Amino acid sequence: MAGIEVSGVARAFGDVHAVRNATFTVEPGHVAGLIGPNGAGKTTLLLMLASLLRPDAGTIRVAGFDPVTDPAEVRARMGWMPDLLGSWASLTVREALVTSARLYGRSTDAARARADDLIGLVDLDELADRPTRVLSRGQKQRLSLARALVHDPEVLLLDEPASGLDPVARAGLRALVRRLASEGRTVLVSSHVLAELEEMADQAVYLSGGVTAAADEIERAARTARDWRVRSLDPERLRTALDAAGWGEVARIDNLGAIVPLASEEDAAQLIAHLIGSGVPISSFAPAVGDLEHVFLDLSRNGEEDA
Ligand SMILES: Nc1ncnc2c1ncn2[C@@H]1O[C@H](COP(=O)(O)OP(=O)(O)OP(=O)(O)O)[C@@H](O)[C@H]1O
Repeated sequence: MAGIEVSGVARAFGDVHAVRNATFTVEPGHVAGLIGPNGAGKTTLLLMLASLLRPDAGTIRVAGFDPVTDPAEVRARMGWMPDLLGSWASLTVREALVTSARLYGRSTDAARARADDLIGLVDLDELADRPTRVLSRGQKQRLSLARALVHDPEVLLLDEPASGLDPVARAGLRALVRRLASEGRTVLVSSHVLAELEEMADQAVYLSGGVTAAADEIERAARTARDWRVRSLDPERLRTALDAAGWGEVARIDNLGAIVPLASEEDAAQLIAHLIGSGVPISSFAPAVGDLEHVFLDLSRNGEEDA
């Protein structure tokens, strides 16, 4: 299998153990979200995958190659979008992309054609002939994504790609990432916006304190009680019905309605049936956080307790 394979990877900076034990795989055609609190080691891990930083221990394969012993093979097959674009400020958007394509060995004509395609793909047509220094943060992000795609890589590493993007550009990014995966590429994308990852990722890699969570930990976290938000046109009646059914003690009432921790979807189904049966006019009933956020919060809570 090509894709991404990481096993027992560690990297320290002096006495800071940024990544201590990372193990996961992402298969071709899949999008994996890389999730973790600030300082968890996400960027350090991505830099090692991108062959820009050497691991102290463990093994990495990107598109089947080892970034330590075969960095050129990895770079030929991997596109890297850093969290901040270091750009050639005086070049125009088009020149920056043509130069990148030339650096990957394309002829001048092929590089120009590729730059044109990418400018259209990331919607920078109107800015194509402006110097990159005038771009806004979100526009720079789009240029950075285009640059990561310049050599048509089979593995994409995206570090916070949505930061600075407006809602329309974010939707465009999600669609583009899904399309790239449907063409058989492997994508690893770090983000703090979990609702967004929810919509584009097939799997999640949780990193905390430099260690990836094991499958059984993730399963356990996914099964713990989660908060559901209940909204009603008649909050008073909602409160009375929750009390009557014995949920009053655990429910948290606020000005939007109530938040009730429920152990399973079955409990959720029972509660909504009860509320409607009691004549409460329910206007919305849904998990308060998405699946990824629920697991992330539970793992973080447990990590803190263990610490
Ligand atoms: N070059 C470096 N020298 C020393 N310490 C570093 C270096 N790079 C990262 N670190 C430390 O390693 C840890 C992990 O940093 P990293 O940037 O990988 O985290 P992150 O998960 O990407 O964080 P964030 O979500 O805030 O971007 C942090 O404690 C950071 O201070």
